[in-house]
Amino acid sequence: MAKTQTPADRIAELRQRIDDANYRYYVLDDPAIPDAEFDRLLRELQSLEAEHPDLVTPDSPTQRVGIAPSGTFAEVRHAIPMLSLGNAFTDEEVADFERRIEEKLGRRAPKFSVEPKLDGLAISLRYENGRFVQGATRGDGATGEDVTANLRTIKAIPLQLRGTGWPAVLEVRGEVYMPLEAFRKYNERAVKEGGKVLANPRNGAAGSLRQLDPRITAQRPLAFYAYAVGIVEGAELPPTHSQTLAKLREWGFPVSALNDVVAGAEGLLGYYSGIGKRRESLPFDIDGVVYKLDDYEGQREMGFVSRAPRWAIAHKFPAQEQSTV
Ligand SMILES: NC(=O)n1nc(-c2ccco2)nc1N
Repeated sequence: MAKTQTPADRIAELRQRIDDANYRYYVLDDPAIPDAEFDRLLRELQSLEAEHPDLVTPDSPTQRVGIAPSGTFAEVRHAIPMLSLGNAFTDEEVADFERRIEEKLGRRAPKFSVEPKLDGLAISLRYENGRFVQGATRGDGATGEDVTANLRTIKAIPLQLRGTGWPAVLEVRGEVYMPLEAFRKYNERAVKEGGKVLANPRNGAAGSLRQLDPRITAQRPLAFYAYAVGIVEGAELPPTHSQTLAKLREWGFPVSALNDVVAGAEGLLGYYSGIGKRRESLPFDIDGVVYKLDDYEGQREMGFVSRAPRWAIAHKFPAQEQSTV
């Protein structure tokens, strides 16, 4: 600690440097400092906070791993239901999807936000005044389980939003997943040390997130990508989904660099085949791609069929042989 710096100043500086390191590592995929330096900063912060417990706040990076388990998960109602997407399996079904939108909106070749379809666990994160306050699983789309304590342990999920202009209440939806390399390393160690071997990355993510004890979740290599918003109160979002995703990245959420914006059925199918060619080399499991009409006005006009939107579908790949142990 510099001579002139008070403990409070040093704590604030350490938090800023740790949050910046997390943002660069998980959001910009451009690490600034080596892991050893990151761990040193965190250790210094932990010992300073131990000396000054009155200076600890919930958004401190030291507060990610929670206390002992509660016993069960509380229920959380999703005020805006978490959608289930209709599926397309053939190019014709994609062409039909796109044509229905052209006809209903009276537009030629509308713009779509296109995204890889991560094969993990869908969750919803609630932020109030920029601070992470609650997180829940999708459940049946209307009601999920409160897994806030477990989500706090995932360093890719910001405890405090960055930047400016975020709404007073913001709900972000996305996928918790287990990167393939981290999955393999985890299992190698588990086999060596007699720990729990995970069957596949998807079950690994689901099982880790539904642990009653956050200290177990904290030991699992989980990651997160944001791909939608739910409740928004106190600020206007941009008029399109892709611009909203750019805002989420600014505010500290990882958003897939594989996302794109394309036009018409040709653009959709071009994206699908492009991702299909890269699928085997991606660092995470996907089971398709997702096409979303990009402008929110058009989404509102298209509406939903029961819980599935008319403005979005998943285009699935043939089943891939599962990553085995
Ligand atoms: N699983 C996945 O990667 N998803 N899921 C959606 C989705 C589901 C409902 C609305 O959007 N979007 C993406 N990229």
